[in-house]
Amino acid sequence: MTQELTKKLLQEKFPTREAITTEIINLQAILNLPKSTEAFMSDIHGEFAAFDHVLRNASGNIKIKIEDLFNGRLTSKNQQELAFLVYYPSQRLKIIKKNFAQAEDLRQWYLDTFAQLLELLKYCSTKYTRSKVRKALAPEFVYITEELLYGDFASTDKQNYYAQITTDIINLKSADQFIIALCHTIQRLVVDHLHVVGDIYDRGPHPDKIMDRLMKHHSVDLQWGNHDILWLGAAAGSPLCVANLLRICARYNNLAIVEDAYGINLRHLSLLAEKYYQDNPCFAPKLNPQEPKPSNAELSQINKIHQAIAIIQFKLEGQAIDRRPEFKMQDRKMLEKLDKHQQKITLNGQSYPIVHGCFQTVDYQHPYQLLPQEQTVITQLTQAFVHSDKLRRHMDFFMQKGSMYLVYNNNLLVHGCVPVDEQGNFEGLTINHHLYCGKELFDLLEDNLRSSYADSHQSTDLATDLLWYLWTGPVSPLFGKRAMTTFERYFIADANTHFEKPNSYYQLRHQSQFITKVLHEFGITDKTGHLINGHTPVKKGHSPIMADGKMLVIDGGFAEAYHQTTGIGGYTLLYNSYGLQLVTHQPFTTREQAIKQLSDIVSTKRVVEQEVARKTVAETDIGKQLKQQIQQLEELLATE
Ligand SMILES: O=P(O)(O)OC[C@H]1O[C@](O)(COP(=O)(O)O)[C@@H](O)[C@@H]1O
Ligand SMILES: [Mn+2]
Repeated sequence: MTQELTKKLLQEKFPTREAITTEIINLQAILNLPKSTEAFMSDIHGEFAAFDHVLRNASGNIKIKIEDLFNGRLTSKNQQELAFLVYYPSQRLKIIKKNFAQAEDLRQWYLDTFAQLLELLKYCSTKYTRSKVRKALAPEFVYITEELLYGDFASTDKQNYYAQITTDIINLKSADQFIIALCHTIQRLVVDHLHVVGDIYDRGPHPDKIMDRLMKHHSVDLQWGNHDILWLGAAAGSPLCVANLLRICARYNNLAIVEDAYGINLRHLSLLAEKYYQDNPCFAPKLNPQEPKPSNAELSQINKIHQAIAIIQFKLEGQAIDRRPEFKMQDRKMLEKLDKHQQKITLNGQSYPIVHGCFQTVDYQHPYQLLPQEQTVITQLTQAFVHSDKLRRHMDFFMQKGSMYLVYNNNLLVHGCVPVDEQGNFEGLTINHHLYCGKELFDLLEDNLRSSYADSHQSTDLATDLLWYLWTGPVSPLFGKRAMTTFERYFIADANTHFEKPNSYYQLRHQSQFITKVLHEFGITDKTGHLINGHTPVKKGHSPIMADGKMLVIDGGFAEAYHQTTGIGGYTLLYNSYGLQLVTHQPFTTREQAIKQLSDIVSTKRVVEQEVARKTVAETDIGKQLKQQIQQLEELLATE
């Protein structure tokens, strides 16, 4: 916007000296408020209930606020009761109300609870302007809540007035509604902004519900994870992404997401699978012990679909690698390494027996050629993904709020890694004779992703192929490993062939000098900067804090299948005016159990960094914008 235009708009908005001065005073006041709380999560992997729980308990922050406020006044059991009322107000109200035989006792409980919730709300809103708090209140209770929140209870007249308001709320049968509204406001104010550092999709059953919930969130940004790319790629018309995501859905017994949530018909794939495949133990789906077990017929159908789509994937991969020599993935053309009888495979000069092969549609002479039926099925499926309205809505949101990386309040957020060689030099991808590495690599990949998404008719152009590269390419910042050994994991028993060599980044990220270099590359020169990654579950006995606290790994550990490796649920991060805090979560069981037994999954909280002085809004990115606005207003005042 030109300076002239900005000035004109400001003049229209603030037509008098008084209006300008008032606005300057307002903005200055905001700059001095404490920095609001950011929360970071990652690797949610379709686990809606656990994710929803962490949102409701604000990464454990609500419990801490209750402790701060009520220690010495409420027992820890009563604090826990109050916390769960705030997390799950409607459900907890149903349970609590059953405890009261006498109407009078329930009335007393309402009065006590109003007082506790209002006190808590007041405590949680001290960081915000009144106008911001107002926006977070339920419209039907704004007036009443403000009266009760900012009222002066000292004088008797006033006390009577407030008593009348609370009595009316109960008598008019609005008490439950009022409590629910207060609880939602508290949930909302405790975390001001949420970052999701990738991998919302795959493995767990309800990524669509997570997206719906995020779309209603008051303030969120997303960094794309490698699994999310498969779904973005599917909506962008990439058959390779479609094949990969369907394979993973079959592997985790999650095809319902595709059929029921996104309305994509799998009948033709199923017919193809029935025609060519038999049950194969290598393709039995991983079952979630908490979900009902599918029937044998269903298991057999999923098993065959799993094989059919895996073979389509391996064929399409061979074609893409031939089409894109610049991806340098020739060694991942697997089907041509099979012997004539498809019983053995030669990798790096060594021969391995094939176990449970299912290559009946693979022609030894032309291994990457799809059968006409396979071609029809994958083309139709890709069209179905492109045309799914619900998927488009979710992916539009992903495009709007998402990015390959984000620089926010001096922190760099990236799902996987910044690819480097062993010496720590940025590694890259050469496209049209230009080597893209470091930040330039991220920008190249994001530009291509956006153009591919905007044109879903193309299925084999460079931009669409780069989407698949992001999933599995040797220098993909979202994947971070040399190769994805999916083929070996299905068909070769020798576990040595399953190893996926991580990028040197994962060694080097323990060194603070290296992290400083990476942060510089992305324009963060302030010493207080951090790099925040998701993607790699933190194994038992390993620390998520590296490089003198500059590097933090916050794999949320939501994925059920990974609990064995981590021993805990995972980590989330909070960044408030006092500094950064890492929150450890225990594995979540079920929503019902949490609500009934008041079982919270937050266990400990480790202070990563403590600010010497409390951080104010002035020191944040928003603060920078506000200072700019103040300067413009001051200039306007000078010309008045
Ligand atoms: O646990 P699964 O389903 O076998 O998946 C293993 C595959 O997932 C990956 O780890 C990628 O997924 P993540 O982003 O969750 O790590 C691949 O590197 C690996 O081949
Ligand atoms: Mn990942």
